[in-house]
Amino acid sequence: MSLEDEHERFDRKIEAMGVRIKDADTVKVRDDVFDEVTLMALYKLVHKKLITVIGGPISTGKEANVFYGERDGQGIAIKIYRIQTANFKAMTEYMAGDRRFSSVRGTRKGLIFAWTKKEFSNLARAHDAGIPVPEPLAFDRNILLMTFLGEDEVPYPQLRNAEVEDYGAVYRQILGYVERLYREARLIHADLSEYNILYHEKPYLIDMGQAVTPDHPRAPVFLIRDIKNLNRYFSRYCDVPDEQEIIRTIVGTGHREP
Ligand SMILES: Nc1ncnc2c1ncn2[C@@H]1O[C@H](COP(=O)(O)OP(=O)(O)OP(=O)(O)O)[C@@H](O)[C@H]1O
Repeated sequence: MSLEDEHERFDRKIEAMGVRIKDADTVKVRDDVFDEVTLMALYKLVHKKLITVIGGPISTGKEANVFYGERDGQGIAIKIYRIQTANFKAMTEYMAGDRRFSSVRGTRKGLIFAWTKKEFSNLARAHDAGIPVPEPLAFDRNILLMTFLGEDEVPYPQLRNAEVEDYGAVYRQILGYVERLYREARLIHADLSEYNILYHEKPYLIDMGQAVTPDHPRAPVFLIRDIKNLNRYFSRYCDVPDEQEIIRTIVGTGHREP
């Protein structure tokens, strides 16, 4: 059976379960992402009624593709990690030092499934700590479902493209998130930048697969890199304190202003 027939068969199966395939133009992306494993995972999520609409692609990245979807009329983001092209080596390093996942070994597929679970767990910890992130809803194999941050199927803009009135206030808000992430969720984002922050009325942190616990051997390096990235971006728009001073405040060895 050709790939196209395979997809058609899959679409029919999915549609028979009551799921609308919204955007026929996604075939190219589908050829790329929807390998057998992904189709099975998607099928399972549809079967469990966790997905009721599969929409078009929002983002086609190196590590993952993100699709718009719906569950009972509510927007969801369907993030599908690529099994073939994901950066296996980098992922292994992030996993090895994180006690929660240090026992994960083996195949590329296994690692990517664990990575998907890791992003789910990181988002859950951040969400439980009250930090604005997408709420994780479910995961299966290499697919993560989370609430959609956007309106009318259009995601909120990344911070770098957003219209921001008061950069100083947004900067402080984000530093507040980083601190809460560290102190309450016990996580360091580890890839924070104007790309992984969406903005609509307030900032939202996204893309947390790589986030690690503070006991990771490289945690201090990741934390300072995150702060440097923020300072590099925001220093164009507002005053930013010295990185070390910020780190001291976050990890709790500094003095706070009253
Ligand atoms: N929950 C969400 N709601 C709305 N849009 C989202 C959501 N999650 C991701 N996106 C969109 O998809 C893009 C890519 O998401 P994310 O950064 O998580 O994936 P990624 O593959 O790691 O990206 P990249 O490889 O470009 O770093 C985001 O910039 C955003 O536009």
